[in-house]
Amino acid sequence: MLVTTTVAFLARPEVLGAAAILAIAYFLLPWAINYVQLQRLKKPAVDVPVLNLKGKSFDEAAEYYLYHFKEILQQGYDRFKTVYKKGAFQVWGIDGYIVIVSPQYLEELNALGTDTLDFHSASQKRIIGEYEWLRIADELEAHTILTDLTRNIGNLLPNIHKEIEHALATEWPDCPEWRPVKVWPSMFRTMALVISLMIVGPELSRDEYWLSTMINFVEDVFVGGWQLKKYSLFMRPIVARGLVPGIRSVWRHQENARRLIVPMIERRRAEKARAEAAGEDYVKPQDMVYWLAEGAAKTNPPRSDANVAELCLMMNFAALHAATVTLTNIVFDLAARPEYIAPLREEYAAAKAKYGGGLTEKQAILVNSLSRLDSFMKESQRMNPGTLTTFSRLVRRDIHLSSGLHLPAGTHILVPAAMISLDGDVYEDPLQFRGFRFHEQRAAAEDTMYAKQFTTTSPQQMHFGYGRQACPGRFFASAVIKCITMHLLEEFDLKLVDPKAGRPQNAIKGAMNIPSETAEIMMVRRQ
Ligand code: HEM
Repeated sequence: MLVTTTVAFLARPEVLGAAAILAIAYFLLPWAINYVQLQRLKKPAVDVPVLNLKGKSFDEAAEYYLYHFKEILQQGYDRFKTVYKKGAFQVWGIDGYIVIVSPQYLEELNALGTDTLDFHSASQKRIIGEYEWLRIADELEAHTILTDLTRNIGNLLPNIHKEIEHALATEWPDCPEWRPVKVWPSMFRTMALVISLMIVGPELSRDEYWLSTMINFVEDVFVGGWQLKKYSLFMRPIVARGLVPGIRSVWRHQENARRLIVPMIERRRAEKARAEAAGEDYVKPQDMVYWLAEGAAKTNPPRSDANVAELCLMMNFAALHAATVTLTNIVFDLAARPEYIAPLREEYAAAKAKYGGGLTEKQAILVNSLSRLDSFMKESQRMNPGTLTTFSRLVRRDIHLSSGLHLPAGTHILVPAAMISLDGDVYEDPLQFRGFRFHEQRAAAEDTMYAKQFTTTSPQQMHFGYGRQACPGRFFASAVIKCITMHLLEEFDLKLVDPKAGRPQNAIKGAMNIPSETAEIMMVRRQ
């Protein structure tokens, strides 16, 4: 009886009609909304030439951007000096225009507040899509790196040296004879151990569960971002709520980090309270967990311990990949130019003799004195930066630049850092690798001492970004890369597998310029 009544009800023309309308709305509405959103995105908001759309569909242009961004950037950069009087051009990226601006604007742009030009929203949009499934950049994190970490580099170095020695013994193949060795995996593990030590300190740093959480988090943030961007604009806010596997993995890593780090913070807090009550000195831990927890207590409102644990993961996200890329490039360049190895060893030996060597508080001075190595690192980064563009910023409020260029709110801008580094007006013989060029410039003129360091940023040296959001971790990265490189050169001789084939080539995808993860060089342990 009930079945018959239901069937009769469903068969009524008005019910059938309503069902048809609902079905159409269900399938058609998302498509229509997505279509309208896409059409809006496809209309360029900035009046400067688009370099990758001529004769191509938007999908083809996105593909071209992914695999030919370097050529596009070079073409546009060359025209800054002649044709593009407004000092800007744009490309159609994965899902929107990106405006590439000339470095001539850097001072003007840097004077703007973060409410007008926003680094954090740009990172959020570029890496993970616009939706808040993860907070990708954070002021407390950047501030703690720039202040506490940078101030304490000298104190951390003795333990960092020990960690590198441990990594060299356990993560690097034993090669009593010359043999081919894959560089990336050993570099990655060595860097991961050192960064883990800096973040969580010795009590947790070698814990494999924590290490895999920390390492997989980095990978899964990118995976989550890519998976999300495969959905239509309409669906993204919905699936970003955990319907994408990569996003769920990221949340799982965060949960693991909270489980490991929150009890650590609570234990330390109890130990500190006990020591203070007993009138004893509390020995402050020297790691990010401690510094971040101290900083978090002072914010208004105070941040939770859970948030500190999440920031520890984010810190690793900013640090591990960029530092491993830079280090691997340096090792490839050393293998390709073994003539630099003896002068670098000589410099290290002299510095050790002068500053005492060993595990002393003079470690920071020793590391800072390695001017030849600093120069080699900077030259390696100049020729092969990890990203072709930096100064990624989202315009929050309309900007009118002095040249007349109008950047409306919503514009995503970048600066072509790699092209500046290959500009003959900026660098002499820009296509020549001259490992000691910056060392020679520093030696020749006192006033360029600090202007030519690996960590220096300026409109001519953009690989750590520029201005108020320039990389806060660059001083730490510089010290660690120097230590690892010197340990490596003390322990091994290096050369290319096939000198005729040259240095292993990097792979470029979009703005990323990444050294090969499988390339080998020849290595032998020194007697
Ligand atoms: C050689 C290795 C590294 C390179 C090439 C590098 C490069 C960069 C670049 C290009 C930026 C954007 C700056 C801008 O747009 O103005 C940046 C930001 C950042 N970097 Fe690095 N970085 C490196 C290592 C590190 C390390 C070791 C840490 C942590 C200890 C770190 C933490 C950060 C953070 C937190 C930000 C965001 C800054 C903010 O929120 O204001 N980086 N980095």
